[in-house]
Amino acid sequence: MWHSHANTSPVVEAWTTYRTGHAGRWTPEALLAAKGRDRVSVVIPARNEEATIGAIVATIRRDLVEHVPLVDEILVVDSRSTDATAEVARRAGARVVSQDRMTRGLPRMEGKGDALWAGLAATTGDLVAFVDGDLHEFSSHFVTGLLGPMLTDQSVEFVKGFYHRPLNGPVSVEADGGGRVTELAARPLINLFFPELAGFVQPLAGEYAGRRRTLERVPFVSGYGVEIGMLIDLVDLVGLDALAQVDLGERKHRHQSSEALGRMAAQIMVTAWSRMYRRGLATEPLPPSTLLTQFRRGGHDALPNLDREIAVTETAVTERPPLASLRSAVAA
Ligand SMILES: O=c1ccn([C@@H]2O[C@H](COP(=O)(O)OP(=O)(O)O)[C@@H](O)[C@H]2O)c(=O)[nH]1
Ligand SMILES: O=C(O)[C@@H](COP(=O)(O)O)O[C@H]1O[C@H](CO)[C@@H](O)[C@H](O)[C@H]1O
Repeated sequence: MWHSHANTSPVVEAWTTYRTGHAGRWTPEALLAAKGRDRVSVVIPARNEEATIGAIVATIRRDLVEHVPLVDEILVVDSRSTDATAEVARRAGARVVSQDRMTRGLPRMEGKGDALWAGLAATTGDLVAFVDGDLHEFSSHFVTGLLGPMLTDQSVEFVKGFYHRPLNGPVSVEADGGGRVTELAARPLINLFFPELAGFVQPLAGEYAGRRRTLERVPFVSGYGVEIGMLIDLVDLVGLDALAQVDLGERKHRHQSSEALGRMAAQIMVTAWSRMYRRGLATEPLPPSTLLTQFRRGGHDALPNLDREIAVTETAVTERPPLASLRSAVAA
């Protein structure tokens, strides 16, 4: 049953109409003309992505460095990979830095958010596009679509991609089954507690781009809290009208298990809680617990009455401070 549009906030409806574009609207040549003196960096966080990272880097290099020099640097952040990710990425033409080398001397942090922060620190582009490294059938319109709104409209500070997300099961593909954490956790959380962001079709999408001057003014939440944390921090910093989204068509990527997505959802909820505290909607900075207990069928440590193994995970998140604050501290 479709609910009437009446229950969509007029602000969100206007924003969704006015600040939503389509990747096909901008050709690499048109963006090169619009680019002027701006430099463009692409950052790809990659943990054990040897199977997909090469094609993604090669496609960006072929279309957007060699054919049309729109992208000035392609950086892959090796996020503690134990496979040949770094070598495959280098061979495909990317610069590769290790997350841990970029953050040496700082407290150790975990996960994707830390890798992205390291990538921002290791690049110099005025515009920075982030693309996940586990994408299948990657096309360079993912990058031109993210850059289009900012290269043609100075009032846009940040662009989030959205797409249809098929879920590739073992025997069949569910056309819109992907984005499970988005549909079951992030979207309800956003609509109930951060409703001004309800117009984002894919709030957790790993493909997004921003102006460095803005990206360096927000913290990067560690782990999988980085995307929801960034959206909330950006709307507070620059306002909804400076944010945009762009239709990238369809996205296929490697799917994690439900158990792994449960841990991801918990990190997203802890991040949302911390932003609710900052907005005065929660009385404590941390929820009552940040431990997640999950039950795993069988296992060598199965408990007698449960016939299941108990897996307990710490889902608290930390965050890297805005890069600009570190720079000013170092400069002082
Ligand atoms: O500690 C981490 C976890 C993930 N990733 C990368 O972040 C992207 C998205 O992560 P993942 O695929 O695990 O999330 P999903 O797409 O399944 O939600 C991928 O390129 C991962 O290699 C990373 O660099 N470091
Ligand atoms: O959207 C989601 O539900 C999750 C899982 O996607 P799938 O159910 O495996 O398609 O993936 C997103 O969340 C991650 C955490 O924020 C991001 O890093 C991923 O890029 C994004 O795809």
